Amino acid sequence: MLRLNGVGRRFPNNVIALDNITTRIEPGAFIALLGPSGCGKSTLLRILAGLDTPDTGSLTWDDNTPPGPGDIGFVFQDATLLPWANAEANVFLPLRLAGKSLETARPIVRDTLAQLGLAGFEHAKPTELSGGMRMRVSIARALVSRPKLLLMDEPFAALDEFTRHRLQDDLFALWREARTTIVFVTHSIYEAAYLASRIIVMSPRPGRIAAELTCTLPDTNTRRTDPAYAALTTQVTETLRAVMPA
Ligand SMILES: Nc1ncnc2c1ncn2[C@@H]1O[C@H](COP(=O)(O)OP(=O)(O)OP(=O)(O)O)[C@@H](O)[C@H]1O
Repeated sequence: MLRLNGVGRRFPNNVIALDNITTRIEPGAFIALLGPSGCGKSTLLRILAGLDTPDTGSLTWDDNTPPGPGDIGFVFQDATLLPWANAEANVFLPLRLAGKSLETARPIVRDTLAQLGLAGFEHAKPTELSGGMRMRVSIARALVSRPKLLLMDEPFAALDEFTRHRLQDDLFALWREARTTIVFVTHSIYEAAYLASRIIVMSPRPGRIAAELTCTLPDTNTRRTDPAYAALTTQVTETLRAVMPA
């Protein structure tokens, strides 16, 4: 889908957030970006989204076709829903901005809400939903335009452990079904190991790629209990320990 060729980003205050990032994002991959606070994960995500531009290096999209409107979905740690609008209206928003009427879009909006386990909650306002459900609405809003690339910036970090596991399971099931390409920023070794087909481990600032680990766990939601999962989390922990300053 995309190649990053020596991407670097230095902010006007001379902070070098990213240095010489070279990697690829293959279609259908689930890539976890893992690294310590401040290593440039969010900056990299913003560059992928076209919200920021590199100072050095470049991005090369397949067929030299950069993504158009609706080709990229973005989910933040905060669900960022419109507080006055119900779940259906929140999920409809990207299609409304693309000029669609609710009548035309309602089937896909409802279908996407149902995919996220929210059938029956179409008319609920954000204040009537739990944190996990608000995040489900946020993911539905990102997926409603059927993006080619889904960017997720620590989406589950603020959720309790039980809700987080449920959302990880459901996101993993969705990805296995649709194979939407996902780049997922996380601080959690366990989350990265459970979800990703490849983990990019970043070093502390200036953010560089310290290691890339390809995951070969079974393609089922029972992978948390697989011995290979335990081995992978150990490998990732050791890789992170090696790049962290003493
Ligand atoms: N607009 C900006 N201007 C100046 N410095 C910035 C700007 N945005 C980010 N930075 C700095 O760049 C570095 C990388 O920030 P970034 O948010 O990408 O890191 P991160 O790995 O996502 O961090 P965290 O895990 O804490 O969210 C940090 O030191 C941050 O303070």
